[in-house]
Amino acid sequence: MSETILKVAGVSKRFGGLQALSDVGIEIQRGQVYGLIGPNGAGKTTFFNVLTGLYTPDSGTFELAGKPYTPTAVHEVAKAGIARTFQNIRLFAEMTALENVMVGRHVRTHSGLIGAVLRTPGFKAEEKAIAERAQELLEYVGIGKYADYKARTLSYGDQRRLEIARALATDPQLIALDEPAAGMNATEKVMLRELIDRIRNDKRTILLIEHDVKLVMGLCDRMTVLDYGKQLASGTPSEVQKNPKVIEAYLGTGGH
Ligand SMILES: Nc1ncnc2c1ncn2[C@@H]1O[C@H](COP(=O)(O)OP(=O)(O)OP(=O)(O)O)[C@@H](O)[C@H]1O
Repeated sequence: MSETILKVAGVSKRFGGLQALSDVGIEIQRGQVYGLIGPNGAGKTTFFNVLTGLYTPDSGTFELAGKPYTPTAVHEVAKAGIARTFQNIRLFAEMTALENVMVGRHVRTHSGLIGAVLRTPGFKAEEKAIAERAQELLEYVGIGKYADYKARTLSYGDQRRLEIARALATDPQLIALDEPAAGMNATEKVMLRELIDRIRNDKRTILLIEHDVKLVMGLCDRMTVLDYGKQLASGTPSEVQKNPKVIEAYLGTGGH
């Protein structure tokens, strides 16, 4: 039986005279890979920013795993169960790969600041468990051998996978990936596809912004097409591909 993980309705966002999002709604079931596509400036990143508390929407309702949810501060969003990556990679460049993932995991820890300062036994045990889990996640995304490398020394594709490991470390209900294939070469894209498939097989749910139409069409269970902030179409990739409005506005013009 399907279970709705994310239900968003009526999201609008205006910047001055520009209507960046106009009454957008999506519904994502557990275990789906859901694509968000559209030409440059369509409102995809704005939607992600609203969903993850970076922008306050002018209107809209949100439910996460059946509970009403208000995207406020970014940290609260992570706690509620949404993790994301960014179009421009945002890692701690001078920290190791392992440390970057450990930072993500701290969203779910309990010892707090006092425990950290006093280095209580509880804190030390928790740190060890966090490091072990972080190493597992690095292995999971395929970069376990780089655990001790500084993030900035990793290849572009590996940095993107590290961002995904860090997002997974928060144990999210939903993981939102903003153009994960951007700048990747063909081999890296194949590995990314395998990784996204693996995440889906593990019953995680993914919302994906992607410009690589071939990748999106091959990977997504359902998708929404935005154009000038409006929702042109939603459905399976084959439904969307056949939609005349989509062909005219996006795919038919060669897309990206
Ligand atoms: N903080 C902001 N202030 C003003 N305008 C903004 C802001 N953020 C986005 N916009 C505008 O909103 C519109 C939608 O932008 P958005 O970045 O969401 O599009 P996108 O679909 O993600 O595009 P891209 O594919 O280029 O990333 C654009 O016209 C953009 O200039």
